[in-house]
Amino acid sequence: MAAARHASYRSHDGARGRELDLERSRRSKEYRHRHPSHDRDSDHRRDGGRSGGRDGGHRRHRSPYPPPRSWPSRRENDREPGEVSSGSASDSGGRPLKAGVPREDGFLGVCKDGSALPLSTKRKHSPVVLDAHVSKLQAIDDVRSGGVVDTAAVEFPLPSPPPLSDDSSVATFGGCSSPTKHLDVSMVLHEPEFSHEHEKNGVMVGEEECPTTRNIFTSRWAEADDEEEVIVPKKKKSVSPTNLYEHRSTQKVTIPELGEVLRVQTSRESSSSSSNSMGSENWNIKVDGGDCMYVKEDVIDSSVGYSVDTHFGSDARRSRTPEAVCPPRRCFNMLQGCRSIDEFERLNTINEGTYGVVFRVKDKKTGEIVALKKVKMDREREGFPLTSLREINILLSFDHPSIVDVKEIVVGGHDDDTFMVMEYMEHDLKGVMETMKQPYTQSEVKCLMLQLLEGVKYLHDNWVLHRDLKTSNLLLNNRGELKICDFGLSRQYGSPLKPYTQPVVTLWYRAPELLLGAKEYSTAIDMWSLGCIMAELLSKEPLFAGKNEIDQLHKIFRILGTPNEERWCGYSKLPGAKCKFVKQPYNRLRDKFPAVSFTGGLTLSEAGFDLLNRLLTYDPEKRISADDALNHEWFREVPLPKTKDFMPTFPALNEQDRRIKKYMKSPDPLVEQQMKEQGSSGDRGLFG
Ligand SMILES: Nc1ncnc2c1ncn2[C@@H]1O[C@H](COP(=O)(O)OP(=O)(O)OP(=O)(O)O)[C@@H](O)[C@H]1O
Repeated sequence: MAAARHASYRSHDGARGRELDLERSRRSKEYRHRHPSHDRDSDHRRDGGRSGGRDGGHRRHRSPYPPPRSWPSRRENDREPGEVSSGSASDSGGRPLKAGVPREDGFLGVCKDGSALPLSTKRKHSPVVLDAHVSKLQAIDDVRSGGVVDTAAVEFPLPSPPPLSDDSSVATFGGCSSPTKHLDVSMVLHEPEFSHEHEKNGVMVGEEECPTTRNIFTSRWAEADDEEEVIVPKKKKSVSPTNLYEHRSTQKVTIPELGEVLRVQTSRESSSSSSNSMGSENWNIKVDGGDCMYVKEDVIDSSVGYSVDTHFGSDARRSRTPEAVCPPRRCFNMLQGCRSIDEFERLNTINEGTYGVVFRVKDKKTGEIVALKKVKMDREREGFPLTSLREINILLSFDHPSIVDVKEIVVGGHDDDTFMVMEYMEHDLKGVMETMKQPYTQSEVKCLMLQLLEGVKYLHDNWVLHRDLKTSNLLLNNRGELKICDFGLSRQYGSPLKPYTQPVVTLWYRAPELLLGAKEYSTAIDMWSLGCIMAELLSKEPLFAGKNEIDQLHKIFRILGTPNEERWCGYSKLPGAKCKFVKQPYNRLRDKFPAVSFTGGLTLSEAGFDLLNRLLTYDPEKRISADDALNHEWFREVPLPKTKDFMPTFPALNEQDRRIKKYMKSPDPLVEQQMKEQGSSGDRGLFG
């Protein structure tokens, strides 16, 4: 029975897996054909480095297109009893190393306007919304100002190769007979220390002169100096074959950092600003906090058609770059699709997070129940919050069963707010675990972990770090499906990340390298969070529930032991390592998750414990990757992962106002009263 269920689980996911595998193998073949040397590298990785080579040890190389999932034999365990895993020598799908910028051009998979794109056009992450008349921001602006709504499609293109010549900016909008304008985006990035900014011609500039205006594809991250900041700098640069063309072109794309604000100067504004150095045809988007993006319009001929092959995918360009892989682009008919909030009926407030309130609503037209997340605007600052823009951008371009689907953006409400329309999920994992009497069984945990790992692998394969994985950001429905949400802190990581200045990742799920002040970090921070989540799923209790950063470290060290240079290469160089921590024995995780229990309590098999240990490995370089975790033996041993259909169901938590429920439980009657007021009469308007 269990085997049958497992088979069913596999087959349930099989179609999706086969689809991805097909796509990978197609790309891989294309790439191998062009890059036989890479092929040799891949072979080397596949054989676990047995054929020699200096990376046969613990360091991993990322294979941009990992081989289809197989169930490898268990790796050699050369650890002392209970010792944290050193990772795999044969990791074929290790994390990206010092990475080139992940970029592809072309469309992102699925057309939201309903038109299906070929399989091969499945998504990649797009950095910024670019087109002028087809801009989402313009769309929002148009709707707000009651302006005319065009029917042009808005696309969320992948970062793409630069124009080869001036005329290569000619794009094709199938079906559009009138010329349209195309935005070229330039980006000027200020260093964070330029704190005393002043506004000049609508653009924020630092005390020092603005660096040379660069095309967005040649941002400062393309500079050699900045390459030093690339995460995991010791490793060989790894470039996805689909990004190879862009990589060669050295043009890079970034999404501005957390907390930065985009200010969009519309063409209306800019035309009245004669002093604008870029002329009246330009928009500029100011990125507060140091970064400026200039969005420049170039007139393009769009006489060829509508929607599909716009922008970077012009025939002209492609004909001159035959070797470039034509990556997918997901397109949206945003201007047509940017509806008003009035088209939805509010059912209840689901929850309020740091960055926005989430409502359960009904689409009046279709009757569909969806979730609306209101984008929290910082009224103190001008412009559209970058965190929200990044979240919208990433979610709109992503298409994966383990990632919550954002259907469209709508506007309206009390303050002309912006909302993300998402598929509605009945619960989040945190809420579910609070109501459960018993923790999930091992087979249920496996089912959830597999889905979670698939989602995280998808993010990492597409060069995105989530940076805030926790149980409240994992949505569940009553079909046993798990989906990752809340991409407010996520960002691309192929480009070097700015040094870590502000806390990312909620404390309890934050990796030790972040707690100890590491300036460079990578996908491993998400994997640590996954370790904490796995432990929490098994025990129904957060593993490390620290009160502050120091307490968090103490709690980690108490269970995993105090790290040292031997276990964590580079530990002593971390700023936080200078603190004298009490020496704790190494490691007591097994006490929490014993192999046998005589009292009927929680148990975890050897393989399960091995995976947990590998996720909670101190050294980020040795921490297991999502790809390898998916192939871990634990998922193959009995009890096999439960099929989604057999997962337990719960009354829909999100049909209640979770805020009120939470506050009702508050031990402080004053807080309780305040919260109740906010929860009912405190709301301004229907979606206030
Ligand atoms: N699509 C959805 N369907 C149902 N509920 C959702 C959905 N998206 C979010 N929620 C609920 O709203 C809560 C807050 O959402 P989200 O995490 O996206 O907001 P946030 O403001 O970014 O929160 P945080 O404080 O965690 O940063 C989630 O924990 C979940 O309970």
